[in-house]
Amino acid sequence: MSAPRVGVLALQGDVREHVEALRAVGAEAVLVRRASELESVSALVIPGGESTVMARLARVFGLFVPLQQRIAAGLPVLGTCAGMILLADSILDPAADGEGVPQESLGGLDVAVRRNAFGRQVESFEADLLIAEDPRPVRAVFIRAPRVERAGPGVEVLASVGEHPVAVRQGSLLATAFHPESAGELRFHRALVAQL
Ligand SMILES: NC(=O)CC[C@H](N)C(=O)O
Repeated sequence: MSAPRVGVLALQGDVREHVEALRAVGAEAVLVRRASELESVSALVIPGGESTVMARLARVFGLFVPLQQRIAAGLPVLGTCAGMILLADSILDPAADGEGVPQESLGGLDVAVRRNAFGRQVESFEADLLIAEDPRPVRAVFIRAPRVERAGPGVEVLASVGEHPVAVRQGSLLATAFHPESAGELRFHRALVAQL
């Protein structure tokens, strides 16, 4: 059997680390910058970076609507950090609260996430988290990370920091507020590819 083709949305962010993680779990990694590339993959990683920039570039590259359509049609997707924000149906942004236009997301995941949720003092930190049913903790690297503030009934919480979910799954969508790829953590990529 040939290796599954898994895309990495390559508009901005930590694309290379995800390409390496996908190769390490036996997938063929494909950079996705245009709709034809998106069509050629059977799963997708949306990396960490800056969600506002990624959303804007997705519009510029004609990818925004095709991404929404494939996600709605059941494409398996792993979103990390900014990728989690882009998958969320609703985005709460401390900078934009009470004013302005809400930030646009692709949606698909029935959660509300707050951007940059861990405050200024601890913009970046690492933590060992237990993931549902797995005795080995995950080394989680949080970089100006979001967290889930509301999760719908169909959302399975895989890990939390305090009361706040930071890794979730709903159907074919997996999302982490942290960066598994920068700690050499491969379980999420493996879980993505296992769906194929
Ligand atoms: N490491 C990250 O992906 C940070 C996410 C970023 N703070 C955003 O809002 O998009």
